[in-house]
Amino acid sequence: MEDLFGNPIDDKTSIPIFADVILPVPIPWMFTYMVPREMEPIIGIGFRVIVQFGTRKILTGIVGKIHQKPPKEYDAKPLLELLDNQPMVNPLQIKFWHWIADYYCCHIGEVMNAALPSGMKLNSESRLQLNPTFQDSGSDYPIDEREKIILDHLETEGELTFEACGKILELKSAHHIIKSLVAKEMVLVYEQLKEKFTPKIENRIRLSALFVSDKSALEALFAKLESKPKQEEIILKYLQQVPVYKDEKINHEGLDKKLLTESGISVNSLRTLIKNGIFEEFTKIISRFENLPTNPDTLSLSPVQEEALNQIKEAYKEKQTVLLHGITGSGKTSLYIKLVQEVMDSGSQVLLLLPEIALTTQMVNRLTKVFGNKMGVFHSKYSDNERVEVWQGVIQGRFQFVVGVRSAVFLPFDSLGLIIIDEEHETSYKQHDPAPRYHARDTAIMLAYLHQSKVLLGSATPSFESYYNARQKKYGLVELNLRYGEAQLPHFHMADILADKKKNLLKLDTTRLLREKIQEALNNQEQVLIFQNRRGYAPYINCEDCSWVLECDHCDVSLTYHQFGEEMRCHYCGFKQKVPTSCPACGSNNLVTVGQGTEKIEENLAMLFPEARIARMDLDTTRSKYGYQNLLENFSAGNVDILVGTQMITKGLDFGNVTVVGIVDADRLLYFPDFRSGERAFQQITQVAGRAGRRQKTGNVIIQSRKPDHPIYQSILSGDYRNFYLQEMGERQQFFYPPLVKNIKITSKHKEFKTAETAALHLKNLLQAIPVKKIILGPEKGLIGKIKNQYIFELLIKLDKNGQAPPIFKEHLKLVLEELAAAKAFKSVRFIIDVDPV
Ligand SMILES: Nc1ncnc2c1ncn2[C@@H]1O[C@H](COP(=O)(O)OP(=O)(O)OP(=O)(O)O)[C@@H](O)[C@H]1O
Ligand SMILES: [Zn+2]
Repeated sequence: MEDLFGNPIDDKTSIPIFADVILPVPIPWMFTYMVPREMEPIIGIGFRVIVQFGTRKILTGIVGKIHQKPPKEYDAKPLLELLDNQPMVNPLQIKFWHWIADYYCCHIGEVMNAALPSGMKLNSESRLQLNPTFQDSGSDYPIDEREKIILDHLETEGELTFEACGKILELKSAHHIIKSLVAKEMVLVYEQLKEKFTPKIENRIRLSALFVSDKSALEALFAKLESKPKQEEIILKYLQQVPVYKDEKINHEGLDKKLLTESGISVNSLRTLIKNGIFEEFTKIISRFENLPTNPDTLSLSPVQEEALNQIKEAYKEKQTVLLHGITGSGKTSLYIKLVQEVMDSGSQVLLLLPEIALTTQMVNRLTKVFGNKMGVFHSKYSDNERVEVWQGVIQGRFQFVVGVRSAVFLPFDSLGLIIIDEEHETSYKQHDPAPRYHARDTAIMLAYLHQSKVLLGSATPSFESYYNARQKKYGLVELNLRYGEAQLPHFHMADILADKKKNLLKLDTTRLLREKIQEALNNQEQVLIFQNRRGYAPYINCEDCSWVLECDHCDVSLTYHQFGEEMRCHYCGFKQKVPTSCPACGSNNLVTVGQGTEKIEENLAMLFPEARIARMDLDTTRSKYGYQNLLENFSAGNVDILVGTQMITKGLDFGNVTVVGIVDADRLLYFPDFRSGERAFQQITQVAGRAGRRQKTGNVIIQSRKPDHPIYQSILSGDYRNFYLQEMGERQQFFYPPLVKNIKITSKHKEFKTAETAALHLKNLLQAIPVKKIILGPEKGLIGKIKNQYIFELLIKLDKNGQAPPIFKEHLKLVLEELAAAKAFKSVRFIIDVDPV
């Protein structure tokens, strides 16, 4: 080891360096390791390292801090290996992780787990395989002794775990050898549980070098092939696509073999050409993301949109965050596009968050047309490989703009200029399980603060949290109250279910008004959306004689009847069983289905409108990777007249031909026992209604209800969000609900009813002693008292959101939980902390 001037350093006198490493273990702190001398010049925050944890475990972690303080309680072990030549995570991200762990009361290792795509969290269970291209065509790189041993083993065994590699070579960790093999493109690494890495491979062909460098050779070839017109044709086709006589270099890339075989040439002749060495075949790994040309946008804003855009920019002079409250169909996306373009032109990065389901098709297509391959897409239905590719694309600067779901907040941005959160009211932005139980909107605002960047929240029905902040002048507020172009907001109609029933006008649970409007649309070749927030056929089956209801064996809920597959299913734990033919309680055969899910509605509509083409969109019909996309494309192409669906059909869809929206059972949305049920009902009904009449023709929305006079319907019909907000806030003020207070929910779970309850009670007592002003409600049995055989009790803590109460409370909460974890009686109880539950 030498110093800057080439003088030898005396190892004994120089000060050792330590690294605090974030590890994927449920322990709330980082672990200190000694940095070996040879790593000192390279290592820094955000590097991935391999360490020994305990006596046997080898883990991958991320360096969170570098310092010179040796740990007091233990001797620091040395880091085993450094995995990368550059940091995978930047210091801002580490800060961000710490903030999330503190705010949401979880461990930093849990945040890391959520943040990193699993392909980056190598562990001793990670595996490697031979790279197919290496297997085919070898490599020019030299191979050393130990690498050869691993390659030989892979040849015979197909795959090896990292641990096995270490054993074969008699090393504690073989990561550096694996790393070298990966760099030489000889092996591929993947996670055991995930799919094997299957690079997208294209078979290509090119002319043998001889015919490219020597024109006379090509001429001679044509002469020779005169009697073989099919082979001649293939060469001509090739030259048409790859004119090598103009530029020799292009031959190297060759041509996708598929393009030739699909153009009707003789496959046999091609095979002969390859066999005779005239063409050569080779493979190429191609990116999973298509290379789309950037189409410089010609989008021009309407005068009102232009005005709103200016107001947003004006507000940014003072505020970090602006709420764009723009009605459905007002063209919020157009504003986003303009802003994204401006920020990208200034050289900064942009993140656009979308709720899970809205991401797949329409929005991405629209944005792709504008931003082409500068835009990365980060989706949870993507494979891990694709996610790693986006991660690296952000580090390398390939993606300056990313559109993604919740977890995209964890991407390695280093200079964000703007974060847009579309449909910011969506509850799917909140992660429920596992920890960190974070809200993507709120964490994104923190992330923006760390980058000193701007935030735009967009919604037609803002969350009360955001609207409150806007009214408090914490955020800027910009309104867009006109639909784009000639489009008008739809007409609303209440359809009284009970009145129709009395007059015998109700057919298959469908009111006369809804039937008439659907028929009208069908006659005009227009499309219809029917909304019911319940999948399956019927929520439960019931014995008419003794009123027995079939419940889940493991949860406190009734089993839903699914006609498809003829089974009863639990929507909480996935439990399934056959449909009983008689009542197990009284033996009667009078079993009936009660209520209606999307399956049944689809069936009813098929009977009412036999000529219509009907499709259904819910969790059951969209499980595959492209299920949702395919359904929407079908609908968009006009192959479906009526689309029945759950809240999936409400999110941001923009179909010009939809003129009728029906809400089958609106009351269901109102009577959910939660203080937010009013807010949610307003949001859901307004959103789904907003899918109607988005072009020239004005749409109709039919709301079926047993209580059409309920005041909330009046608010929705009038479209007066502000007035509705003020009314509801009156109640929230009176009963101390968010956004006026901060909520923390703590759940205790245990397989014994009594233990779960006692643990919650005990916890409550300990929490009462925390010296901040608070209200603690409960313990109360969960809304569903048992899930997956675990009994559930809940405590709700309300804190003054201003001032120091929340951080002090959380600080004490940590200690209290540590104390409880040590108590024998509650050892096996799980406590789940949910900050800002939604
Ligand atoms: N400036 C514009 N030029 C051309 N078309 C526009 C423009 N603004 C909006 N549109 C069109 O108007 C329709 C509605 O716009 P958009 O989908 O962005 O509305 P939105 O505000 O996101 O509505 P929602 O909240 O219902 O999702 C789209 O078809 C869009 O292409
Ligand atoms: Zn269950």
